[in-house]
Amino acid sequence: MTTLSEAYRDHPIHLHHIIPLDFDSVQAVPDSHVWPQSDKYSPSSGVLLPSDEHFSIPIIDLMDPTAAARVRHACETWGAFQLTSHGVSSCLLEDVEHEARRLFSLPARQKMKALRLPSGATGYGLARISPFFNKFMWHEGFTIMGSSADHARELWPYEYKRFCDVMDNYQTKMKALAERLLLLILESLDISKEEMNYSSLVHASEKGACTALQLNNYPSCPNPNQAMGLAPHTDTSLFTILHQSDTMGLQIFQDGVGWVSVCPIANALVVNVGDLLHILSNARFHSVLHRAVVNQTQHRLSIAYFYGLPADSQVSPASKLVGSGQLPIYRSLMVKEYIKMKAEHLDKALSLIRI
Ligand SMILES: C=C1C[C@]23C[C@H]1CC[C@H]2[C@@]12CCC[C@@](C)(C(=O)O1)[C@H]2[C@@H]3C(=O)O
Ligand SMILES: O=C(O)CCC(=O)C(=O)O
Ligand SMILES: [Fe+2]
Repeated sequence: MTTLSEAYRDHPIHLHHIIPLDFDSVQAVPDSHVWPQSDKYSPSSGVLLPSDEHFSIPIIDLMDPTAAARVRHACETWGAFQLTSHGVSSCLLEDVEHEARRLFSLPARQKMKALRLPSGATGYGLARISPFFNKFMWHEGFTIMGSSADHARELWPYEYKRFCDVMDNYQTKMKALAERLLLLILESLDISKEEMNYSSLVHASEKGACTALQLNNYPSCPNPNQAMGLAPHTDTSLFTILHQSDTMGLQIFQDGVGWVSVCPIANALVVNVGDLLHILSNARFHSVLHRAVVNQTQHRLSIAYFYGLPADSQVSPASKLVGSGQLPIYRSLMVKEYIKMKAEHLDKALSLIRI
């Protein structure tokens, strides 16, 4: 069985695209980190603050009996929503944020001990998408797949346990929430459990869903208009569950509207549709283009849980959604094949598998 780290290991990236800047030591944004101001992707272009509910992603209460219909509407129109009453305790959210903060506040030379290897998938470093952009991001990350013990030991040889326990507990709770959400999402697509010809999907996801946890840190920046926290991208997951600290920064792109900020709501989790769900839903749900911008005074943290399918499983538009006049718009492929296409072509990957 191919693990997620193996699937990523097959696509090495250069070391200079992994090593983050020592953000503590800079007074101004170096040229290597200054993003063009002119194009639509510039950090300051056309951002809408969600002062009006038409310009903010829906808030969905997981206990609401009409949650499935709300999920469908949110995923069709926005590709994202904020989830409340999700049952993950605020203590755990605080703990995971605290541990992430503790990690990123280590001195740069200490963090370098857990640097991701060029052919690796886990550990400290820049975002995987870095090689696709000619400027660097104002960001450092730490990727966990399964146990974080090996890297945590590199960072804290004598007291790595607290970090590992919190990360393990968080991943366990996220997995349970993701499994609930998956059923809700399938229900929202009118697919009953029995009807799933790809019941292999639920089966596979129960046995060996491919998941990853990404801690993101965006240090405060001397000139936030010039810098980019995390460049525009879609996630490769089925969906991603994101906990953001209380600082603004996440923005999602809405056609015809522009970049819309996702305001932090205490204890709510942001759920966004990833590419695999986009394929599975035959593009009824949209994997949402999103990015993170930075802040002059506060540094910002986020913790993303990617919930995907096993690398060796097959993904295709659900048969319930195709037929009767609806043609599949994507071909069927192995998840690891899609990961490879994403690693090589980034945002072009989806169009490459269109029928
Ligand atoms: C399981 C995943 C999902 C990854 C790759 C791998 C581990 C790290 C994830 C991220 C986290 C930061 C944004 C992103 C775009 C990136 O550069 O690395 C994500 C990517 C994806 O969604 O493709
Ligand atoms: O920091 C954020 O709000 C976004 C993080 C993100 O998009 C990711 O980790 O994939
Ligand atoms: Fe993302």
